[in-house]
Amino acid sequence: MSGVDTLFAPATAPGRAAIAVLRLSGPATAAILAGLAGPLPPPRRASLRRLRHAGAVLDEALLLWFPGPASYTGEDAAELHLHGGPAVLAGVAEALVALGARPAEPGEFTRRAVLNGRMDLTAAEGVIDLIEAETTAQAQQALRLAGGGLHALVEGWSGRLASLLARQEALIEFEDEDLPGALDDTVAKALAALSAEIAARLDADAGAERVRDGLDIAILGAPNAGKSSLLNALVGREAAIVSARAGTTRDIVEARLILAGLPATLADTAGLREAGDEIEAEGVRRALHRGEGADLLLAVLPCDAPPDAATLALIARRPCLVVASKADLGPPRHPGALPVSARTGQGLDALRARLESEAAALAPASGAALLARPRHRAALGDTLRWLREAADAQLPELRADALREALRALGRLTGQVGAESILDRLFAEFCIGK
Ligand SMILES: Nc1nc2c(c(=O)[nH]1)N(C=O)[C@@H](CNc1ccc(C(=O)N[C@@H](CCC(=O)O)C(=O)O)cc1)CN2
Ligand SMILES: Nc1nc2c(ncn2[C@@H]2O[C@H](COP(=O)(O)OP(=O)(O)OP(=O)(O)O)[C@@H](O)[C@H]2O)c(=O)[nH]1
Ligand SMILES: [Mg+2]
Repeated sequence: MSGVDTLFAPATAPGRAAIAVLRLSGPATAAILAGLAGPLPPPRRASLRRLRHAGAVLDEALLLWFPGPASYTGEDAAELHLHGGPAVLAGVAEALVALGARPAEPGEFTRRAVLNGRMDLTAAEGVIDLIEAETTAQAQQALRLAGGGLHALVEGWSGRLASLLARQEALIEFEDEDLPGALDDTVAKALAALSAEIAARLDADAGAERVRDGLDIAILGAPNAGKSSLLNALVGREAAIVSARAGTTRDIVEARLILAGLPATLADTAGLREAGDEIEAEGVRRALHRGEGADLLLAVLPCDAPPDAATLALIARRPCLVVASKADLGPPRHPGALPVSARTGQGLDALRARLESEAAALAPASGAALLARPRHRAALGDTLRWLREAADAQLPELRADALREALRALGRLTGQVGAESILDRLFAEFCIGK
């Protein structure tokens, strides 16, 4: 026995479906397949087999056999393409347990792929992002990660850093007696070039986290300004309650929409004013807090009333897209405000177009962005700090130490350093069967 379990899990979503795919991976895969379906089919070819266990026929299914290491996990693996009924799946699962396999934990197939060197940590992150992707822009970015784009980039930097370190170590051996500790010219130039490249990448990929997480847009303004009506008009359904009474909305009401290929959450909030009661005061507090964290603010000033102090203060404090609501009742009362009427639909298309262009500006579709997670940016930030430390170091030994730390920071990014704890956190996000 190798001590490694053989795992199985459905790879398709539960429920009624034409087929259900069940995946198996681990050292006992071949023996289990033989027990269930007879002699192994040729590798990576779909073969129709009758699956039997304990004298019963479980299903007539397509079988795929992926001998390791040329499989997704790097281990012997297989897929059973079953008829998609829960009873069929349950029967086969029971047989697999009897034959020595166990159900997989969420993400466990991909974890094995990482541990077997089939993909690095950033590619595994790409796989989960791909499963979660709701828009094309998200899927494209995830696919770049899953395909090893970030891994390749970081490997390139690590290679250059490793040869710099080797040179620095050689310099320590053959130190110039007259210039002890002086920064070697070649090392200095290479350090500067590497730092500049990493910094430029951080800059270029500034929108990548927004692509992954989506945009947060908050609608703020006085009570009765028409905020909830605006939300409903933008998403095309009655997501929030609208009434002529000021102070209708208290809790935050969220609705989703897609802007320039990015998923966005639009948050309708309580009207800003000196609240009449405790509940409304909490609503106003939540509104302001949501506004603080938002990527984009829609400040609503109605055309049938003078601009209120709270909304004007907000506009003065940070950039807002100012909407002149209820434009059917008169001209805008604030310079530059976009006239919109939720009642007649006037200005809605213009507002949507503005939202699209703001979204595109917040998360530029570079077509090459890779730094999709805070973890990625943090590791590169650490790398840059150690590179600066290396450039500033007065002693050659300290310079070599700083270069080693920079290498470790890059290693953390791809999972070569400290992968286990990051894997635990990452795979907690996975669904079963991935
Ligand atoms: N049916 C099915 N569809 C699927 C997957 C799967 O596991 N099963 N995938 C799972 O995520 C994705 C495809 N990813 C995969 C990546 C590598 C290998 C694999 O077996 N690679 C071997 C052999 C390649 C070959 O056939 O030439 C290798 O790279 O050595 C399979 C799927 C999406 N579609
Ligand atoms: N004429 C006109 N009335 C509007 C328009 N939009 C909203 N209203 C009316 O204005 C009133 C307030 O609308 P809401 O959307 O509930 O306003 P709100 O800003 O969400 O108000 P609170 O939740 O109380 O902060 C309702 O009676 C709406 O019918 C508009 O474009 N034109
Ligand atoms: Mg409201």
